[in-house]
Amino acid sequence: MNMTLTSPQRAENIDGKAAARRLLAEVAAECRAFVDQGHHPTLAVVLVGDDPASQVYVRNKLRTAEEVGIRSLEYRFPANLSESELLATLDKLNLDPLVNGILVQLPLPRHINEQAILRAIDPLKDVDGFHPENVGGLVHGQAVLTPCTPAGCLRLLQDYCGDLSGKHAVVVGRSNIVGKPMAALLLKAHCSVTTLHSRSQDAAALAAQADILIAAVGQPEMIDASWIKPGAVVIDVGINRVTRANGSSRLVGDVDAASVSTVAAALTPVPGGVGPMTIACLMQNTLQATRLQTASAVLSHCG
Ligand SMILES: Nc1nc(=O)c2c([nH]1)NC[C@@H]1CN(c3ccc(C(=O)N[C@@H](CCC(=O)O)C(=O)O)cc3)C=[N+]21
Ligand SMILES: [Mg+2]
Repeated sequence: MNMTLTSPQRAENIDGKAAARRLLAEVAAECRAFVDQGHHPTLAVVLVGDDPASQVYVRNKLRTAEEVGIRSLEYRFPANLSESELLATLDKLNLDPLVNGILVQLPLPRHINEQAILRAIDPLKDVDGFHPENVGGLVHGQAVLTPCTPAGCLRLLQDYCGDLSGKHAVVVGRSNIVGKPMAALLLKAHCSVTTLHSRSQDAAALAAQADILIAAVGQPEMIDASWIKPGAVVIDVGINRVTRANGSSRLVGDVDAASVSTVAAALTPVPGGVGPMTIACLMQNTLQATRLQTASAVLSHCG
């Protein structure tokens, strides 16, 4: 019996960096148009405390804003900032006509109520799309500001798969900032959607029926080939820093890439996949917020 040992199929790499560059080029062009009309899109980023990962992400956001021509304002506060002081800062930013987007980097120190802070941001300036009004609008299929990571994942899927109508997508993870809005966006793209609790008994068996799997569970390398239908497209939202035996640390996703890439048709790398798209979609949201505000300013001016 001749056993032709074919090398296991390698999943195609879905290049988030290249996709982000394409989106950022569109954003930069639109930003120039706003500046030519005399309005400089402006993003305010608020960071409370000194969480190292948050410092990296905020630095990426501010650097990318500068690259595309968005003016960024950075507000850094010590971890002992009171909730009322943070609310007072948000009131000022909400009322400032020169500020178009407001982002409060999560997580916040435990003594601050995150929901109260997110609800205090003007929904029209909520470039994270976390405000309940924007979440409700998303579920109702309205054109509202949408969370950056799910929006980035959807864009990667549409770039790779084209029309998603009728595809079966599984979302592993139910967080407010990824899992839940991801499911809403996939429904809006006419997918059949299964949202899985990662620890439910038959999670892997259910996941292995899907054409698309989104891993957003926050467990390093948990999703292996047993969760994947051969030929499925896998989007890895995970961003876990793990330490090697020799003490050095590396970034891994929620997907066991070595295992999954022998069965999946395509997979996003970590880093270099969803992360850059998250940042690019934040820039796109800042322009969308600018568009919404300049449009409503014109309407109110016309009376
Ligand atoms: N209000 C708020 N909005 C957020 O959107 C938000 C947040 N808080 N808190 C944390 C999560 C996480 N997040 C990432 C952003 C960029 C990368 C990113 O640039 N990742 C790079 C690697 C960066 C690195 O080297 O660590 C990559 O995957 O290629 C990752 C994760 C946004 N988040
Ligand atoms: Mg495993």
